[in-house]
Amino acid sequence: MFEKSAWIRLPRNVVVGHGVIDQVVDVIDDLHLHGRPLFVTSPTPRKVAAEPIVAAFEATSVDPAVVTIEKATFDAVERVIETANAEDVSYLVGIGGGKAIDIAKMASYHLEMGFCSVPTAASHDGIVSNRGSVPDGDTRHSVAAEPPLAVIADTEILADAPWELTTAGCADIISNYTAVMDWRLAHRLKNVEYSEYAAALAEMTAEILVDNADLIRPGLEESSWVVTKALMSSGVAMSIAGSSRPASGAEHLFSHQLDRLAPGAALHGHQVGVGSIMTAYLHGGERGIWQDIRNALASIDAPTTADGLGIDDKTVIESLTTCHEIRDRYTILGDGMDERAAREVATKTGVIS
Ligand SMILES: NC(=O)C1=CN([C@@H]2O[C@H](COP(=O)(O)OP(=O)(O)OC[C@H]3O[C@@H](n4cnc5c(N)ncnc54)[C@H](O)[C@@H]3O)[C@@H](O)[C@H]2O)C=CC1
Ligand SMILES: O=C(CO)COP(=O)(O)O
Ligand SMILES: [Zn+2]
Repeated sequence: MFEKSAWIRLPRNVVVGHGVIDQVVDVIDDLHLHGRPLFVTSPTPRKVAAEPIVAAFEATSVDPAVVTIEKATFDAVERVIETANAEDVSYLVGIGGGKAIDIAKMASYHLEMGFCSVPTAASHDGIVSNRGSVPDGDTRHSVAAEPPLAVIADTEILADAPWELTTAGCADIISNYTAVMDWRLAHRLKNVEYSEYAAALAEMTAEILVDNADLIRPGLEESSWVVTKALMSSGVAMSIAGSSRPASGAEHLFSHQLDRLAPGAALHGHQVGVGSIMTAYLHGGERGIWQDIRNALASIDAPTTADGLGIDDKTVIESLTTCHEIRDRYTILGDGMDERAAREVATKTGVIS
């Protein structure tokens, strides 16, 4: 008897383009969300986007509550939940980079409230996903979170954001190649649940981005358009899979461990990109696709070396040899890399010299 079932939650309104921040009130109205919103943001996105959105709501006699977070932690989620209860809000809007959006979608899930996503940087593929990613001591959780009812991505704001945020978003998508390799491996070896559609979508998204790399240039608003669509498509792959597997494999473990060993040194997307070069090598050896990944990253100005990340060689090796412990996710790293093997892959791929 066939007993499988799936519940895929996707956004209802996706509004992308020049100046669409002016349409946030209309988009919310279209969703029939009523009452007071809570905006979850961080310091720069607050100035860039949250304040104009507050003004737009105030013009309609709605008085939004605002909470500013500095870090993606469970404490921050707790603080947002407390604010939501104290301020008697009806729905949440995440305005900012990956951290603000993650905190907002996790708090919304807990509060059982609607959530909308307003990215201010094309830096990560959590814009539409139904997952939140939070470090917790020695480990890192990928937790169920509320997917957005609407995404409002203003390409003018995204194009004005520092260029490295966009290249980080590109690298987060390019890393789908190795994430999917790890997922297939885990499916074959460990019978991990696998979705051919989600895997194909994640890979195709990376493919289209790499094919359009010529369009991705600083100061070009069209770049934000191309990258944002890819980030959304990658997030949809995660929502279809019901896990971050299509977009997160060993290269993400490597990055999560770097976040612990060298906090704040480099952007999430840049770290996973460098990780992806090395894990592609582990999957395919000399004749694998690691050079294609490295060239794709280089072509959009993303770092390809430890130096480019601003992280020393020793930390890279430590991360490679310990990151399998971060979470229970089977990847090409198996039960961990030997230090000499780690040094060899990092040297052969030019990540360290
Ligand atoms: N839930 C999911 O599926 C996913 C979650 N993530 C998570 O997202 C986080 C990484 O996201 P990021 O955006 O790289 O980090 P982030 O949220 O820390 O943003 C990076 C920096 O960019 C600044 N920023 C954002 N918009 C700006 C603008 N318009 N102008 C100037 N500065 C601006 C932020 O204030 C911050 O200082 C990680 O915690 C990662 O785990 C990443 C991918 C998927
Ligand atoms: O960053 C992500 C996908 O790009 C989310 O992955 P994690 O589940 O590893 O946090
Ligand atoms: Zn990522």
